[in-house]
Amino acid sequence: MKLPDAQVAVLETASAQDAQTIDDLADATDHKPETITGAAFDLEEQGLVVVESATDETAELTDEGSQYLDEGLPEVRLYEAALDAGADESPVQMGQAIGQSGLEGQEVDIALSNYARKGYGSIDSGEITADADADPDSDSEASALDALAAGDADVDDDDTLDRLDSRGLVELTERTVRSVRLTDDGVTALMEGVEAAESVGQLTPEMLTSGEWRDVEFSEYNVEADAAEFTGGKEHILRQTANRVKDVLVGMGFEEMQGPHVDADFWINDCLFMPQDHPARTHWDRFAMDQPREIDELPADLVERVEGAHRNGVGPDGDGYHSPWDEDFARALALRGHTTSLSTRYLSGEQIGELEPPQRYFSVEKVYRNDTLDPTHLLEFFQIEGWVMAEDLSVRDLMGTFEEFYAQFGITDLEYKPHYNPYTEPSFELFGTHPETGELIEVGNSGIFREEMLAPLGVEDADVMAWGLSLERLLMLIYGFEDIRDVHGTLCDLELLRETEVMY
Ligand SMILES: N[C@@H](Cc1ccccc1)C(=O)O
Repeated sequence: MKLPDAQVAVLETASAQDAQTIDDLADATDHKPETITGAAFDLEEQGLVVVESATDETAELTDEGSQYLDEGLPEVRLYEAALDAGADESPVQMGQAIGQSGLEGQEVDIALSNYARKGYGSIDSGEITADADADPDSDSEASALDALAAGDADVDDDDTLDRLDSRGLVELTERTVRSVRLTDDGVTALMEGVEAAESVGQLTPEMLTSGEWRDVEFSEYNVEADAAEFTGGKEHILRQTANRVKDVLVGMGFEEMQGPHVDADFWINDCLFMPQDHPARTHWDRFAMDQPREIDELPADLVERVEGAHRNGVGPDGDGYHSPWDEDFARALALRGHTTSLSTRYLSGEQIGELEPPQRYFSVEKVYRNDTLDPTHLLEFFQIEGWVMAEDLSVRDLMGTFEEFYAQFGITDLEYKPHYNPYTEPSFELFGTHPETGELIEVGNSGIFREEMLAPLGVEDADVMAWGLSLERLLMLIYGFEDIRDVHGTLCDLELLRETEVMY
């Protein structure tokens, strides 16, 4: 009988009496485990071997487990302290026993919640007793920790292991272990003689013309074979989604804006009709630049028009802020808190010259805010900025654009809330439903730019609707994770990043 090389090796090495694991066979034959697995399944299909699967559970101590290994389980420490305090004779004040045990913080709760369960004594109305017959040396959890630390990884006592697992003191991993045994047919085949046939993975034109295909053994695909896991580099899902957003917007007829991360407050705020005494413009919220402190160039006529709008408003009935406006303040440099600074640069004609309606522009770029870190806020995030300049735009155009955009990501349940921005009227916040928690989360802010902003920029005969959406929040709606810090930063969840499927 002719068989592929690896199958011959498995047949010759396997035995009819003792099952051998894939790893043993791999060692003995000098083949890779995945090759042996494939060969074993092929042989099983021919009835020459049986492949048995078993689950092997290994346990490893967590940091907390190792800590208790050194210091003793908190409940045992409490028991010993209680004994020392004489709690086996008569009840002792809790505070005294805890003080003596040296337990601190969470350890105290842990000790208390395990103390009575394990029969070390009782806790009642602030007093603790210790059962003189209890024996910490026969604490099965403590012994299991010792055994694991001593390298005895196969602990049989499942209940104890499960407890340690639920206490977070060990981490259990399950692995499928396959082993191979010869069948009677396998033994017969061996006795009749097997030899290695070169196995061929792919049929070539040469084989067809030469007729060689008649003599070769073709290897079969085995989609069940265990394969090595590769965790090679891959594009980060945030970057992937950013690119996907760009493709979608380009598909909707938008062009991409580019501009500086560090910009003058003029472009970031003043051009947006943000009064200079607006709370968001204080040093608490912005990351100001120390060096250089100011922008060199600002277009003088634009500065004059923007100052005019701030002081006097726009049009015959216009009314300004009547608050101070200072050019030095406008020149100060900071990390942009939104990419609407790019929109002001483009709308003013500063970036690529005067633009005639209709126009559509976007950017997917980083912005920086001095927020408090929490599950939905980081100090920097990606904003999906965009605007459309056309005649007679209405809120319906704005909503329609959002519906179309978000639908490309499977999000069809947007909700809107009226909002206030100094530069838009009307303004709306957008919300989507988190697929896991069902909570409404804010995904963006939008509106129609008001005259006080557009007139100084020189946009006179068209409307401009605009938005700033969060890329990270979009990611949360698409992938369902709950903490932004899982995705980037030092706490990121590598497993999530590795395993999240690419969606397109
Ligand atoms: N700049 C706003 C987003 C926005 C852009 C354009 C118009 C309206 C709102 C923000 O960062 O929240």
